[in-house]
Amino acid sequence: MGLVRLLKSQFVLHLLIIYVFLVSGVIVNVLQLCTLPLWLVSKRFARKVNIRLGYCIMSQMVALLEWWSATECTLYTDPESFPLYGKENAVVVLNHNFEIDFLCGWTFCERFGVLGSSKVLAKKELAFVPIIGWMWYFLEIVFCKRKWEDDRKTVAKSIQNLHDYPENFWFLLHCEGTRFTPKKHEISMQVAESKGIPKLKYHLLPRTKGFWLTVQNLRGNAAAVYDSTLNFRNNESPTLLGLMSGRKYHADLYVRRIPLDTIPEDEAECAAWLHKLYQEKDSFQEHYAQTGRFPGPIKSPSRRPWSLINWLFWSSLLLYPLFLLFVQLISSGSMLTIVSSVALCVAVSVGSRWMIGQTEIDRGSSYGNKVSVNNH
Ligand SMILES: CC/C=C\C/C=C\C/C=C\C/C=C\C/C=C\C/C=C\CCC(=O)SCCNC(=O)CCNC(=O)[C@H](O)C(C)(C)COP(=O)(O)OP(=O)(O)OC[C@H]1O[C@@H](n2cnc3c(N)ncnc32)[C@H](O)[C@@H]1OP(=O)(O)O
Ligand SMILES: CCCCCCCCCCCCCCCC(=O)OC[C@@H](O)COP(=O)(O)O
Repeated sequence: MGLVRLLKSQFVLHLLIIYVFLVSGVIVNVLQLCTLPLWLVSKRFARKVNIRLGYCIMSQMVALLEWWSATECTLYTDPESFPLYGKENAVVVLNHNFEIDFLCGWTFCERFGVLGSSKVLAKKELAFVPIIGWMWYFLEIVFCKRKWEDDRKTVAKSIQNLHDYPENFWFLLHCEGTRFTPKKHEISMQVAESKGIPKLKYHLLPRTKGFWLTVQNLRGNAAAVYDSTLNFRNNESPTLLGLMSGRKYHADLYVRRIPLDTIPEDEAECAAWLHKLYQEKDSFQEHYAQTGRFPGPIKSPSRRPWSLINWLFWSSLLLYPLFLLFVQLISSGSMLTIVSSVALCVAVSVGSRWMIGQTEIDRGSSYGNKVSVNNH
């Protein structure tokens, strides 16, 4: 193991990374709170400010992937579509197999300049994750309960609100609704069989209602659907803790641009269209398993320095006072102060471990573990 690799694996460094993330995150959340009166004066300006504040948080995690772990992200796409990425609103349909797929998504957002304005249809539980969830509230992220009876109105309304959004955004949809596990796969293939839909090998059966609702409500606002299929080389199973330890992964993303107005408006036809899309995605994954690459040419955007600059800025701002505090603590010699500081560190470690746990598939929800039925 090289010296740099050894350094990156040190727990104390991970604690420092988490400290910078948490403290800067709370500062940004407070600043976001301060923008509340601004929304009454100029919604457009308030949104633009929040896009930049959100960037300060999200890009730290992107920097962890791009600069700390030096993970490589390769984009397979056609050169005609490439110039449009980042220059239009789009719905992104992405498979949901990996613990850091959200972070790879953010990385591509960063490279195409839409990180601060990126959107997602996220499960409600994520709204309560400190810093990220609170930040999302101000970024108008769309949350769902994964209960169609409740979601059909609230989701449609939240998406409609994006019609006058002042910057280009990508709206991410994990149509599978939950992360892939062998058990969830087995159940969803039973559903596929009962509906006479061809079985999928690498994906769960997509939930079609959220996709239909999103496309219908973004007509005239978003120009295209970016069908995106993600995989990692050498059967890697990347994790956030792995990234923090400086482990380098190799992500491959295959993106096809599909004009949104070619997608059927009728709900049943739209559902059939999505099922067909997932069968195609499955064939791309099969191609990847066989050949180690996706079809089509590579046109990768390179990483930009901004996420690193932002990270260095917050680190230099927050690590110096921590150092002073540490020196003061030691020189005070007070046992009570030292013990309470250690207790605070332990509490923060446990709290941040819980946050990281939100990304872990083993700690995932039971959604999709049984067949759900809608009463409609
Ligand atoms: C150039 C570069 C391009 C791209 C770069 C890539 C990405 C960058 C883009 C943006 C990045 C932005 C942000 C990223 C940051 C963070 C994101 C992190 C995570 C958040 C993700 C999540 O939280 S995923 C979970 C929430 N989201 C969803 O669930 C969306 C999908 N779900 C739906 O659409 C649902 O329909 C619903 C939620 C709207 C409603 O849920 P409900 O459960 O009520 O579902 P359904 O009505 O769909 O269910 C009933 C139907 O399903 C059938 N059924 C029943 N059981 C099962 C089963 N086990 N499996 C499959 N299907 C089942 C049932 O028969 C019903 O069928 P119908 O025919 O009646 O529909
Ligand atoms: C600089 C880095 C410091 C890192 C500190 C820790 C930050 C933790 C951030 C938590 C972000 C949470 C995003 C998780 C996205 C996700 O993948 O959610 C899962 C859902 O889709 C589906 O859930 P499920 O049904 O359980 O599979």
